[in-house]
Amino acid sequence: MVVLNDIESVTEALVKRKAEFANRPNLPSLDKLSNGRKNIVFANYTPAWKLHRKIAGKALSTELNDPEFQDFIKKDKKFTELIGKGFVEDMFPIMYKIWTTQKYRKITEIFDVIAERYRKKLEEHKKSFDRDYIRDFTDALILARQEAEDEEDKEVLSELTDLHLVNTISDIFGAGIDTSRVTMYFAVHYMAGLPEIQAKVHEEIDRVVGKNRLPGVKDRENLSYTEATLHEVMRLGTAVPVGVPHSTLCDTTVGGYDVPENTMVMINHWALHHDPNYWKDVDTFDPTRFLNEEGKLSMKPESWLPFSAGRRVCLGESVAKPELHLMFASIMQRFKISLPEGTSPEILIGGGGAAIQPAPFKIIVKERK
Ligand code: HEM
Repeated sequence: MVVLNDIESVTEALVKRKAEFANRPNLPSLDKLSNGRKNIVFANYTPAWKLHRKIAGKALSTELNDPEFQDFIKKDKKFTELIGKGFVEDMFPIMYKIWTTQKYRKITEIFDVIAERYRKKLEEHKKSFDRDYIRDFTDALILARQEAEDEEDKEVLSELTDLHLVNTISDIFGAGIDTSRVTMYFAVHYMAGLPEIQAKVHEEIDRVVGKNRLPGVKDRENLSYTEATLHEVMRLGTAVPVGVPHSTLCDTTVGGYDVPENTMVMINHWALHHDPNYWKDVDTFDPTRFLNEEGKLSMKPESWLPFSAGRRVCLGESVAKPELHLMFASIMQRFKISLPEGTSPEILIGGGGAAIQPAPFKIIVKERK
């Protein structure tokens, strides 16, 4: 296995040699939790994956308010927690054909229940589908696939089955939900321990948005300090510390080293965000790192890469950023958060899986008048 710990090697692999590092490793758990690589996150780098990603991206960009979907995604937070801690079965692939651990059985059980529920939902939706009335995320997915029929290679499209669409839901579960949730935990925890920074966020929101309406997506460009604070939360509290494993498609190189085909490659996002060569006073929480002299958001610092890069860059980046901003700005507009007296502001990591989260913490929440 190769672990890339600085932005030079990560850029070389993910940007310069993007296709060569775009595969996923051959692990039994990834096979099982994608019904044989028929999802986006664990699928190999193939034309079918590309099309699946395009269709899901289109469906994600449809504006929706789907309460059933929201209930659905709450069902089991355990899923991502279990997945992130890895499986013994992946170390000894032969073993899982004879005997599996309780943890592996638990996660595959959850996965099967989710997949079956969503398969039924997809069937129902196909029967009542009306392209002029898109009710929810499932309709948006069906529409995106129909639209692809006019534009895409028929042979590739025929590889994209209903099961692929069903697995899009596990992608959203696995990759999209917990990442945003834990980022908000970090944001709340940092604000509780940093009253001066919080006061600046409050001041900006009061000035730009006021108190008589909620912050909207359009306010984001004028809430530079608030956005920079969130960027700093995502730097120090890197929610996905080692990303999703990549694998090499062919013999290649990185940093002057030979890397054979089928080598597992991890991207250490945490190391990039804590690299003292790129970040002054690396452990200090300082949103101004992300601002220019006019106080506006400056170009993204090179070694800030929470959503990764290249062919496998996070599909949800453009959804997650405004969504996190709206949640954070809305909480800050209405509440002042602090720590109970005598509590240390230090943030300890207390579990999580593919996405890490702070250990349970107590805060005091006061409504702002
Ligand atoms: C704070 C929020 C989020 C963070 C920090 C985050 C981070 C990441 C990272 C590091 C990867 C791995 C990229 C790689 O393999 O190099 C990833 C992949 C992915 N993310 Fe996110 N993510 C977030 C939110 C979301 C959301 C909201 C969605 C969907 C609604 C989403 C969907 C995906 C998908 C589908 C992939 C797999 C892409 C592929 O393999 O082609 N993510 N994300």
